[in-house]
Amino acid sequence: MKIAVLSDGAWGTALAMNLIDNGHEVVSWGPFPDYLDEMREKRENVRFLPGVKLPEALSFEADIGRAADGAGLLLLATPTQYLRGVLDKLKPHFDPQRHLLLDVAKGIEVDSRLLISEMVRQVLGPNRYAVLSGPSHAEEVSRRVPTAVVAASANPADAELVQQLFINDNFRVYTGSDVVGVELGGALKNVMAIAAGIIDGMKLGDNPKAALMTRGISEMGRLGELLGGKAQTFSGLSGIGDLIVTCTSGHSRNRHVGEELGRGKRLPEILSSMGMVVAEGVTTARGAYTLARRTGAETPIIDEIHAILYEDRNVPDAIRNLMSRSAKPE
Ligand SMILES: NC(=O)c1ccc[n+]([C@@H]2O[C@H](COP(=O)([O-])OP(=O)(O)OC[C@H]3O[C@@H](n4cnc5c(N)ncnc54)[C@H](O)[C@@H]3O)[C@@H](O)[C@H]2O)c1
Ligand SMILES: O=P(O)(O)OC[C@H](O)CO
Repeated sequence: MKIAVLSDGAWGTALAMNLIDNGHEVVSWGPFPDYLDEMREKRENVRFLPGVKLPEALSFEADIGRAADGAGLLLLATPTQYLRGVLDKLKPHFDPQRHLLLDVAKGIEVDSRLLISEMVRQVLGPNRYAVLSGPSHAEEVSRRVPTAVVAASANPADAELVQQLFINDNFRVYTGSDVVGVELGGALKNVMAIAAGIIDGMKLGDNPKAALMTRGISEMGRLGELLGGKAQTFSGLSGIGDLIVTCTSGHSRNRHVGEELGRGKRLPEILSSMGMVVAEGVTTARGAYTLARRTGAETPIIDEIHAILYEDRNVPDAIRNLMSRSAKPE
């Protein structure tokens, strides 16, 4: 099958490599034509996935219409806050019968507070849609490290199609139907990873990290259920699985942001040192905070991370707030 990867970031590139391993024809589109030329010449994604040799079979296309033409699958791998702009460009070329959309980004759109499936429906209208998510750092997938993820779609045949396109001995794909639960697991764990990074940056120890992850998944499930996800999904790869990897991995950009905050750096300084590399949890914290208020969900960790990022709350005060909440049953 021809597959168009709509992003030139780390994750789109790693998934493109996996699809090429499986014998598919893959074209990579990105928003900066000069950077596509650089990748074509160097056979390396120097800015987002350095040190990984790109397969000769991976082609690059600066025109989104030509990239989508003849493709059966459109991989949405653009960071959430830029995705609407990419969907607007795609719209004139989008064929709802022919194109299956596969979201692999993890976030909540800040301005609209929409999940990615909701944003896609708003821009492109009725469509075939699936989401692929789980504990999967691009640095490891591109090096063919054994990885397991879930592909969820409201249409079981589309979830199975995604499974068949991606699955191989290094990349195990389960199917599911809870699109909202899978999307929320991937988005909310990034906020928890910022909290985990803060604990690491402050060298607080192992107890608080375990407590954070355990109470974090409980909070994610509580909010997720109120937003229409299934509780069980949060015990799976896209929930607890992704929470574990993002809260513990040296590759995580979200955990890195937290670590720098825990060391006392300011958010603008941290983000500018990351260049164009995206930590979705920073913006998702805003979306999640509003959605929690709308649903009435109790989300103490999200609230404190939101306050640290956007209300100038200092970190020791945030920890004190969490530890001095009223006593309650687990
Ligand atoms: N990196 C991973 O290991 C990984 C794994 C799973 C999911 N994800 C998710 O995939 C999504 C993409 O992350 P990534 O790691 O590939 O990104 P990245 O940080 O590697 O790259 C940033 C991307 O943003 C794009 N960009 C910058 N400005 C833009 C603009 N104005 N318009 C459109 N695009 C613009 C860049 O071209 C680049 O593709 C995120 O939602 C992330 O959470 C990442
Ligand atoms: O590097 P992060 O923090 O964006 O996390 C990447 C993936 O979502 C891990 O599954």
